[in-house]
This record gives sequence, C-alpha cells and structure tokens, in this order.
Amino acid sequence: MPALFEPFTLKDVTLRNRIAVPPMCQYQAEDGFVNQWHQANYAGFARGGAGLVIVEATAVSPEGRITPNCVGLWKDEHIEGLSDIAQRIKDQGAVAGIQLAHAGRKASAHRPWDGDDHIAENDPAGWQPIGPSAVPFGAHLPRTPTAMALADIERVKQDFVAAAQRARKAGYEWLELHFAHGYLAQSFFSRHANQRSDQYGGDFEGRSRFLLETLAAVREVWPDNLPLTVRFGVIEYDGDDEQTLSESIELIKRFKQQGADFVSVSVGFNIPDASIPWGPAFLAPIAERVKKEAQIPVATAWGVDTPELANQTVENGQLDVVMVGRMHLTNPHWAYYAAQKLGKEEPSSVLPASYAHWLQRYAPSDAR
Ligand SMILES: Cc1cc2c(cc1C)N(C[C@H](O)[C@H](O)[C@H](O)COP(=O)(O)O)c1[nH]c(=O)[nH]c(=O)c1N2
Ligand SMILES: CC(=O)[C@H]1CCCN(Cc2ccccc2)C1
Repeated sequence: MPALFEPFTLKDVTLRNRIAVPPMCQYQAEDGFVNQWHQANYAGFARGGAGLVIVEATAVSPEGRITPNCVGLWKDEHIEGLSDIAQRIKDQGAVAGIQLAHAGRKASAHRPWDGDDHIAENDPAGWQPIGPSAVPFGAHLPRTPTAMALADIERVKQDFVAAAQRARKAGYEWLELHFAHGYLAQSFFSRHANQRSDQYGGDFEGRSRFLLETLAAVREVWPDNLPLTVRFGVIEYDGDDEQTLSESIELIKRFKQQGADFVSVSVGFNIPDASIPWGPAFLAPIAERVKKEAQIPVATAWGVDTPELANQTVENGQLDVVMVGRMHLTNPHWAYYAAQKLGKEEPSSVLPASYAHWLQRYAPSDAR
C-alpha cells in the first residue's frame, strides 16, 4: 500500500488517506453566505477521494474578510449553508475541515482576478482594515491599518471563539486557525507588521501573545476529541530566516502546549518583496524540521504536485498529511489519479460506486 494511502488518525478522527485539499478561497460568497458554487466545489473535491477537505478561509467577522466575497461564520445564519457543505464532504467519505480567518491589514481587497489590490478608501464596497500597528503591507495592499486597541484584540479573540462554536454546530470535525500568510494573527508575530510597545508586541513573548491567547480560547470551546490545528507561516524569506524559523518552532512548541494537535506549515507572506525559493515541495524539509523539533504532526503544501513526490514526503517521514492545492483545481479527482500512478490496488475504489463500477467493469484501458 503506498504510504500516501495509509489512513491517519488524530484524536477521534481518521483520514482515509494522507491527501488533503487545503483551504482555497473561491471569492463567491455574498455577505459571507455560501451558495451553489461552494456546494459543487467542495462536493467535487470530496468525491475525488481526498482524505481531508478543508473549507476556505472563513472570516470570523465582516472586517476579517479579505474581499467582500469571502465566506463568513460571524453570524448563526451562516451555519446552515456551511453545514450542508460539511455533510456533502462527509457523505463522500472525507473528513470535513474548515479554516477560521481574519485578514487583518490585508482586508478590504478586490478579488485576485479583479486586481488583488486594496479597494479605494472612498469606495463603499470596502472597509477600514485593522492590524497590530499602523503599518501597511505595501505594494498592492498599501492601506495603513488602524492599530488595534486592547478592546479590539479582545473582540477579535471572541470572534474566533464564536466562529469555532458555529463551526462545530455546522458539523466540522477538523478546525484550522489561519495563523499564516500575513493575515492578522501572522502579522502579530511579525517584526515587520507588529511595532507595538504594549504586551502584544515587542519581544517574542509579546509578538506571540495574540496567537497563543486566541488558540487557548478556541481550545476551550472546541471538543477535545477533535483536531484543533493551526496553519502557520514559519519563514519569511526576508534574509532573517534562521532567526524566524527558530522562533517559529519555539512558538509551535507552545501551540502544542496550548492544545494544538497539528500544524500546517506555510510561509509568513508579511512582506511584498520576499525571495521565496518556489519549487516542488520546497517547504517539506522545513516541515520535517518542525515535526522533529516540536514533536507535532505536520502537513505542508506548495508544489507537492505529483503522486510520486507526495508519496515520498510521507514515506520518508517528512509529512504526516500532504496539502495538494492547485492540482485539485486541475482535477478534483486527483486522489484517484494518484492511486493509479502509485499502483494502489483497485484505484477506482477511491471513487464512489457510481463512478468506480464503470472504471473497473470493462477491459482496463490505460487512458482511464
Ligand atoms: C485559489 C486559491 C485560494 C487559496 C489558496 C491558494 C489558491 C490557489 N491558498 C493557499 C493554498 O492553500 C496552498 O497553500 C497553495 O496553493 C500552495 O499549494 P499548491 O502548490 O497549490 O498545492 C489558501 N491558503 C489558506 O491558508 N487559506 C485559503 O483560503 C487559501 N486560498
Ligand atoms: C487566504 C489565503 O491564505 C490565500 C489567498 C490566495 C493567495 N494565497 C497565497 C498564494 C500565493 C501564491 C500561490 C498560491 C497561493 C493565500
């Protein structure tokens, strides 16, 4: 059995294989509500055989959206639509995950294909971004965020808690806090974005506080028998990498102490001019270092595009779960493709009977 198709158990949840669809914003929601687009999008990924499907960055408040079209879980009315999606994912045998997010100073932007840039300050479609300090990201996101007062910090932490409770009510079993990609939580940890002089800034302890307090508060309401995970950028590629990486690993050790069960290792994306060494599975060795030094199960994404490479990262002990993003946009049935390429016995068993039966019934064809 290829390592990629071995099950993975974390707390009371078992993934049928090591393939996960990472959160991928669709920017198709209105007022945070999901619709038929999201239903079809997620049903397709789950039907395709992945073990875990994580619903895209879901805003914990209206101002926490990246764009006006991001999904939200800031009100109880959002639960129904997201519950339907969780059910469709589970009906196809995958575990239903969801990522909770606050975009911070990257909020109030146009959709990527509409420019990806901040909405103009005088445009009623947008809103005032907030962040740890009045320091803009720059480049296509030049708006200066309002520096959060202590009351704002308390409110946002409670927004994460309330959204986590709604996610549970909606039937999700794998919760991921979006602490990566230069959004609010990540930016609190960043020296580039966080220039506060109070207890939420300054040294390592100060820059970690928002993340640790948010995690601890969510842990209190998220069932202990279900995975509570964090997606976290451990490196910025800003020339200061060893320092950032060792601090990030220290913080991950504390995430684990605060009850995090798993880390999806990613990039900080706190600066517009990072020198990112894009390449096939370029983050896998870094994820392996996190796994070994922090003694916590890990996943990573970024160019783990072929079945062979994905299988290898699991077989050689680097990753516990592989996040395969864009390749699932090319083929929602990527898990079936991987089963075929890796020579898994009865590859079509990865698909539902309505499909599988006809892929194994007649004389095999190399094309199928
Ligand atoms: C269209 C789209 C939308 C999103 C993403 C990507 C893409 C392409 N990514 C990042 C994604 O989860 C993944 O980490 C990257 O795409 C890298 O993995 P691949 O190289 O695509 O396998 C992303 N990441 C995240 O943490 N939350 C999100 O909602 C999104 N949204
Ligand atoms: C919400 C989130 O984390 C996403 C939004 C879309 C861009 N993502 C980051 C990304 C950069 C380059 C290629 C693919 C993805 C981050």
